Amino acid sequence: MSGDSGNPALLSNADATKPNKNQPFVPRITELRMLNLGYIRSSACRFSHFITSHSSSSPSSCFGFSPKQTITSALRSQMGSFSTLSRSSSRLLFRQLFENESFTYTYLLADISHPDKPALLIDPVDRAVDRDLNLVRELGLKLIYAMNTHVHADHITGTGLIKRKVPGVKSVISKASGSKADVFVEHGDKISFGNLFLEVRATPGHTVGCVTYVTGDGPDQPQPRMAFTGDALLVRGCGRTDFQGGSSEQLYKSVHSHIFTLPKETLVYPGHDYKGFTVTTVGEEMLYNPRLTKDEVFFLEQLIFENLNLPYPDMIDVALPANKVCGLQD
Ligand SMILES: N[C@@H](CCC(=O)N[C@@H](CSS)C(=O)NCC(=O)O)C(=O)O
Repeated sequence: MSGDSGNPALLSNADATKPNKNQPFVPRITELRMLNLGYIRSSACRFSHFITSHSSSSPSSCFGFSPKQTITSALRSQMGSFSTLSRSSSRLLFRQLFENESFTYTYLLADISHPDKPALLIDPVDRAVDRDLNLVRELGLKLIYAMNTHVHADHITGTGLIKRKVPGVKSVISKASGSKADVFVEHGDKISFGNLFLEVRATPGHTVGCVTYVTGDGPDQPQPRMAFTGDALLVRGCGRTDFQGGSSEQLYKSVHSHIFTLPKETLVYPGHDYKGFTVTTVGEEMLYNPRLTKDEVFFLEQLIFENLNLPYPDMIDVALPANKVCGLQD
């Protein structure tokens, strides 16, 4: 990591602080998953093949559980190691936010057991910055990082606006992206917020500088791990590779070596979804991703984006130059 060697939040691993009894109530990831039951119900039905093949009970409905069981415990037992119902560190506050013009997900993470409640945003969108910052304010968080997984071609990043509106926030992007930011990260770096951290994994292919941010590996870190994959890996898809120095070969290799090597129960949070999905797991994508389950030769010969002639994103000519300078142009 370069560009911010003096910031104590980076690479720090201070002692854990005890949760404060006086803290305002904020739902933990487990509770958020339950609030998200609509998604779970519909995806459980959609992936009935997946559920039945991992179920030991005889299904009485598309869920296959007795009415006496709670939905949560039934889904947990049926989905086994690929469950998206997570136990999680009680210190993590997590929100998935959606921007509905570019179908972009922004993620808010904070360590709420730390006295400062340090927080970060991954892939904020300029149009939604006020919404995101209001939420940060309402929850009493201290935003320290505004991060990008890559240089976006379909929307303008919110990182520049956030820096203007909240002094002290540092923008983060990969060194390989060739963009402007306060902090440049590389494969293997760690970004700390309180006593939690994200690990940086290089996942180029959609763009040369794409990275995936993965929650830390350790006893005090959320379990299962969570991977914020940007456009490298989408739910049942992957980012296109036909511009911005993209490469199908690189994408295939980097997803296989730096995402599919994570534990199968790792939750995968994509940068976009165009079909209404919100989350998946490494195990699920290794089994069912129609692009990345094919062998490399097939992927390159049949599925290569260069042959698909997809229209370029509508905002590409505005977004690329703006995003090279953190979303702000003179
Ligand atoms: N129509 C949208 C752009 C849609 C698009 O190309 N999405 C990208 C990610 S944003 S650069 C992508 O990789 N999609 C994968 C796929 O399989 O379609 C617009 O005009 O903004």
